[in-house]
Amino acid sequence: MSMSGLWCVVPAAGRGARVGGDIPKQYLPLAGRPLILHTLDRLGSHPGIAGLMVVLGANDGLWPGLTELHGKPVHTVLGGAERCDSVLAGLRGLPADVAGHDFVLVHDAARPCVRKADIARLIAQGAAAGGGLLGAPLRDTLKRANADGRSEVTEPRDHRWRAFTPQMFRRAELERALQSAATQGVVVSDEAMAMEKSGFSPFLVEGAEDNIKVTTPADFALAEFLLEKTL
Ligand SMILES: Nc1ccn([C@@H]2O[C@H](COP(=O)(O)OP(=O)(O)OP(=O)(O)O)[C@@H](O)[C@H]2O)c(=O)n1
Ligand SMILES: C[C@](O)(CO)[C@H](O)COP(=O)(O)O
Repeated sequence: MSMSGLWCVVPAAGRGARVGGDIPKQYLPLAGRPLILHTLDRLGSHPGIAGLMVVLGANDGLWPGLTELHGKPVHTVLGGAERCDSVLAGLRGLPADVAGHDFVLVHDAARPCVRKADIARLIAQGAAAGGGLLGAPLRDTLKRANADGRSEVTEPRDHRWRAFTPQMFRRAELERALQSAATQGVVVSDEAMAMEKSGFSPFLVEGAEDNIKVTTPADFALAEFLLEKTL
C-alpha cells in the first residue's frame, strides 16, 4: 500500500430526514460548528489519509467551500438519490492520479466521533485482508417483533455485527461492485454489502461503539459528549 495515504470519500448528500431539521443534519451545529467540519477535521488530520472527496447534495448552499484541510486537498462532487449513488459518484470523481492509490476509504459525514486509532487499525488490517470495515459485534439480546410490537422470537446473535464506517476497499473493485448493484436496481446500504454481492467477504475490524452515526435529534447531545472522549 502507498505510504502517502489513502483518499477518503465522504458521503454528505443526505437530507437528515430522521433528524428533521430545517437544514441537512450535516450542517446543524455540534459543539459550536457544523457537524460535518468535525468529521472532516478528524479525517483530514489523520496521517493515513491523503485527501478528501466530499459528496454534496444538489443545491447545497451551505458547503463552506473548503479546498484544503490540514494541508490535504478537499474536492467535492455532486451526489445522488441514495447513499450508494453518492459513494459511486465520489469514487468516479476522484482525481486521476489517485488511481495509484489502490485502496480508498468511505466514511459517513454523519459519524463525527470516529477514533483515529480505529481508522489506523482499519487501514492496516483492511489492507492485509483485501478490504474491510469497522464494526462491532452485537452486545444485546436480539428480538424479532411482530406487527403488534410484541416479541415473537429471540434471534441468535452469534456472528452478528453492526456495520460502521470507515469502510475500505480497492477503488476499482468497489466501483465495479457499486455499479453492478446499481445496474441490478439494488440499493446497498453500505460498501461492504456491495462487495458481498460481488462475492468478496469484507474483513470485520472491531471498532469503538461510540463511533455513532448521528441519526436522530437526541444523537446531537450524545455526539457532543463523545467528541472530546474519542479524540
Ligand atoms: N443520497 C444520500 C443519502 C445519504 N448520504 C450520506 O450518507 C451518510 C449516512 O446516511 P444517513 O445517516 O442515512 O443520512 P441521511 O440520508 O441524511 O439521513 P435520513 O435517512 O434520516 O434522511 C450521511 O453522511 C449522508 O449525508 C449521501 O451522501 N447521499
Ligand atoms: C454505512 C452505514 O453507516 C453503516 O451503518 C449505514 O448503512 C448508512 O446509514 P443508513 O441509516 O443505513 O442509511
